[in-house]
Amino acid sequence: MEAPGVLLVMGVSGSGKSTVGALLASKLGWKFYDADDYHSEENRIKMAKGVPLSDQDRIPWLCTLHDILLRDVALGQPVVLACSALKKTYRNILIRGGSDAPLKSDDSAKESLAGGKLLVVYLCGSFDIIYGRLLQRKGHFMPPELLQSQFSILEPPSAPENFIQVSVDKGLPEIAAAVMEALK
Ligand SMILES: Nc1ncnc2c1ncn2[C@@H]1O[C@H](COP(=O)(O)OP(=O)(O)O)[C@@H](O)[C@H]1O
Ligand SMILES: O=C(O)[C@H](O)[C@@H](O)[C@H](O)[C@H](O)COP(=O)(O)O
Repeated sequence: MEAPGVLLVMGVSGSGKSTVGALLASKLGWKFYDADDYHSEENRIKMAKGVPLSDQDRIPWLCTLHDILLRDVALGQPVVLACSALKKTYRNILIRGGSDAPLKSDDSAKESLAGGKLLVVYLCGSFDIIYGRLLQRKGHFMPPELLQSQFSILEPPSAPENFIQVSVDKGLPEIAAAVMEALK
């Protein structure tokens, strides 16, 4: 596979996005962004109180992340982004930005992000396994009680999205190896 330039590691809270994303970035020598670090204070407080975010809460956050990806792609800097990206519309915003306007011919950075330069790594697993991991995780603002709301809105990637699916049941070395294999 031609190097995609952007790896989006997605899945529900506790599926391993941050852990797997950081590991892949380190193996590849790519820049790593954790979408958790870009939530507004309001969003963090809302989630910490056990209230799921709405589309309105998420859209500005996703637009900011899109801008970051575009900037790095334009500079030729490959990146790994760990982001829940639960719905297809959210992934579209990450790729194309918040506007539905058609791409302009001079907008080469946008075209390159939309043109298969982004590989989605979907970390899939059962509610029970992931809930167990959230119960063990310490020092994170996201309460395990929000996991059901994440599964409720989850839209796993499907064709024509450019994606691979990896089970969270696997150990970290095996997950990383599966992604590295897909990148060959
Ligand atoms: N493949 C795995 N096997 C076992 N534990 C894992 C695996 N991936 C992640 N974990 C652990 O599960 C917890 C949640 O992982 P994390 O990376 O924080 O998930 P997310 O970023 O998706 O919320 C962490 O304690 C992490 O160490
Ligand atoms: O869209 C959302 O509701 C949030 O982004 C959520 O999906 C994300 O999971 C939190 O940021 C918690 O962070 P962790 O995924 O690392 O638990």
